[in-house]
Amino acid sequence: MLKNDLFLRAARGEATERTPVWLMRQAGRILPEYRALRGRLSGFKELVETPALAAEVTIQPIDALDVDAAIIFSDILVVPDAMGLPYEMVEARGPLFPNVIKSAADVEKLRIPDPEEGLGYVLEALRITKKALNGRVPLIGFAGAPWTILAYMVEGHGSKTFSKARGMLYREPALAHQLLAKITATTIAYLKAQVAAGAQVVQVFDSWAGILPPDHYREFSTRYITEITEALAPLVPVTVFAKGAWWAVEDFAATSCRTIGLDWNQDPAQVRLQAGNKTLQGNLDPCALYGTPEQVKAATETMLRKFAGGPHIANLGHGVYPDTNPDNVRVFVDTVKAWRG
Ligand SMILES: O=C(O)CCc1c2[nH]c(c1CC(=O)O)Cc1[nH]c(c(CC(=O)O)c1CCC(=O)O)Cc1[nH]c(c(CC(=O)O)c1CCC(=O)O)Cc1[nH]c(c(CCC(=O)O)c1CC(=O)O)C2
Repeated sequence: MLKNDLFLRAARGEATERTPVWLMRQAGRILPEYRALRGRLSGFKELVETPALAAEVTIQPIDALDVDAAIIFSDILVVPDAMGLPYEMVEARGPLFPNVIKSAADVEKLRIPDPEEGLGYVLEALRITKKALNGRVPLIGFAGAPWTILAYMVEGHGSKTFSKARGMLYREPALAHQLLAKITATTIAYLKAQVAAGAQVVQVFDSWAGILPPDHYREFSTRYITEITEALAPLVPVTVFAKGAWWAVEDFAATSCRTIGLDWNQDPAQVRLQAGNKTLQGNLDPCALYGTPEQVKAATETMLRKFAGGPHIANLGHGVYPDTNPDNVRVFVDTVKAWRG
C-alpha cells in the first residue's frame, strides 16, 4: 500500500488534492550525500551496477527533498551496453562508446538481451528500492527512446549536432530501422521487466528528439515510442518526454501514453489544447533554480498557473543541473506542495 499515491493518481489522470512533484535527475550530483558516496567508488558505472548502492542513492532525494516519487538511479545508456555496445563514463566529459555502429554487420552483431541477464543489476536495484521505500512514494522506471539510443550508438558520445546519427537516417534509412527495431524490442522487454521488479510508472526519455525534422521524427521515433507505449500501457501508466519535439504533442496524444512531459520551450496552455485528457508533466526551466528563494517561488507559481485546467505533475523541463543549490530545489518542491490553484 502506498502512503503517498498522489503521483500515481495524477499519472492515471485522476484528480488529486494537490499537484505532485519530483525532478528529473533528482538523485545525483546536486546532493552532497550522493557526491560523498560516489567519491568512494571507482566511477559512475560501479554505482549504477551495484544494486544496493543504486537503491541507496535513489532514496536519497526522498529523504532530502521530500519529493512525491522516486526514480530508479540508472542511465539510459545501460541498454546499448546490454546489447553489446559498452559505454565508459568519462569524468567531467560524459559518456563515450569505444565502438560505434557503422555498418549492417555492426547492427547484426547486437543482441536483444534477456533483461534478467543483461540488465539484472537494474532490476535488482528496483527490487531493493521498492522494499526499502516501503510504500512511501511510487517508484518510476525508465529507458531512453530508441532514437536517442541510436543517436549515442552511432555518434559514440554527446554532440551538438549528432550529425553522424542524423546522417544515417538519410544515407541508410533501412539500416536505421533495423537498429531501431532491435533497440525497441530490447526496451520493451526491459521496461516490462522493470514493472515486474516494482516500477509503478515508466518514463521514456527522447532527449534528442528536438534535433530531428518533424517528418523524420514521425518516421524514426514516434513510431517506435508508440510500440513501446502500446506494450507497456496495459501494465502501468507510461510517460513520454521528448525534449524539443513540441510539434509531436498531437502524435503522442494519439498513443496510449498517459502523461506527456514538457520541456521549458513548450507553452503548457497550448499543449493542453493539443493533448486531450493526458496528464502533463513539467516544465520549469532548470535555470530558474539559480535565483533567490523568492525568485524560485515566484517562477514556480507562474509555472503552476500555466498548467491549470487538467492533471499536472510538477517537474523541471529537463534534468536538474548539477550545480543547483539543493535549498532552492526544496523551495521549488515546497512551493508546489503549498499551491492550491
Ligand atoms: O551530454 C551528454 O551527451 C551525456 C549526458 C549523460 C548521460 N548520462 C550521464 C551523462 C553525463 C553527465 O550528465 O554529466 C551520466 C549520469 N547519469 C545520471 C547521473 C547522475 C546525475 O546527473 O547527477 C549522471 C552523472 C553521474 C556522475 O557523474 O556521478 C543518472 C541519470 N541519467 C538519466 C536519469 C533519468 C532522469 O533524467 O531522471 C538518471 C537518474 C536520475 C535519478 O535517479 O534521479 C537519464 C539520462 N542519461 C543521459 C541522458 C541523455 C540526455 C542528457 O542528459 O544529455 C538521459 C535522459 C535525459 O535526462 O534526458 C546520458
